[in-house]
Amino acid sequence: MALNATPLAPLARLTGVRRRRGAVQALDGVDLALPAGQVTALLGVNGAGKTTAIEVLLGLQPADSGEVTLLDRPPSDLDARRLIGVMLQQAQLPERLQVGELLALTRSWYPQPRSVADCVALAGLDGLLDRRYGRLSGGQQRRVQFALALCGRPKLLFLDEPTTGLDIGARQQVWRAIRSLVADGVGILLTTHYLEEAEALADRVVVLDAGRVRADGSVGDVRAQVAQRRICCTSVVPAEVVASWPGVRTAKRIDGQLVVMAEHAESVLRRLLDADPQLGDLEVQRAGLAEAFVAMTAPAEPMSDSKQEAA
Ligand SMILES: Nc1ncnc2c1ncn2[C@@H]1O[C@H](COP(=O)(O)OP(=O)(O)OP(=O)(O)O)[C@@H](O)[C@H]1O
Repeated sequence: MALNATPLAPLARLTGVRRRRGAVQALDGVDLALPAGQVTALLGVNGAGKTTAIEVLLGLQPADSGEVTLLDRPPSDLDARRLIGVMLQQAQLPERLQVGELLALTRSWYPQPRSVADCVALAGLDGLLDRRYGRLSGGQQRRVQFALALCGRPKLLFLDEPTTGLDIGARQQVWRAIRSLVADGVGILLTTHYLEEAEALADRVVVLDAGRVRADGSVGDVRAQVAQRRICCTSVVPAEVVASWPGVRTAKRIDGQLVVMAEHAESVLRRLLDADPQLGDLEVQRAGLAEAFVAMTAPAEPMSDSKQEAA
């Protein structure tokens, strides 16, 4: 069968995958499908299992149980590997080679590589081709690694924290490149600790927590799973008082404003208005992806005495 013969079939898939690392169940029955033409953001706190999931998909470590397919093949299959691009968190590249030499070498492994000019434009490598890799800054090295990941014209691209350490301009360059690759039908698995990056780029968000999938859906779906609202206002009511009210997750004073994260915005608002008729500059917003993520992955807090009394 031709590789990835069915256009709608996922490019890669984990089904019920379990993987133990030492004493830790790093993946505990994970299902994950990566479609073409979409960015799937894999999110999770440190140690949640993201890198393990990527390494199992890439055949760099085996699954203890469950099924793994990469372009309809086992991940060790060479033909499948030629159709993917990978940018891991750590890359060991020969420091003495010039960027142009590294690019030429990597392009030579692929049957239909992207042109050098396209790689330079997509990864923002202008003026770097003659420089030795080992003499580049960390951010410049990261951009070279990005160029190497996409130079083989991959159908599926694995980007493990690609923008960590990049300045704002370089990060926006990578975002533009990701959008253009996806518009051409490339499937991308992205891990990031920048939630605004997932919010800006991801068609789908998968939240891993202690080796299990905690949420899987669009950014909107994931935000909606957490019924939190963000209330901002100017008020004389002390933040510590509001923090003890039922339904309130956090209350802080930020730049003179009272900022409250609450599950029952209406009751908290009523109480706020009763306590402070002069309250002003009121804004109520749905929680962002960052707040939803924190709510999903934070360890359960013991209830404070004031909350126990109020409950
Ligand atoms: N070689 C190893 N030996 C023992 N435990 C390991 C090993 N590699 C990973 N682990 C454990 O497996 C779990 C998942 O690790 P993993 O690197 O997949 O997390 P992650 O979500 O990628 O984290 P980060 O955001 O820090 O990169 C962690 O608890 C980690 O300590």
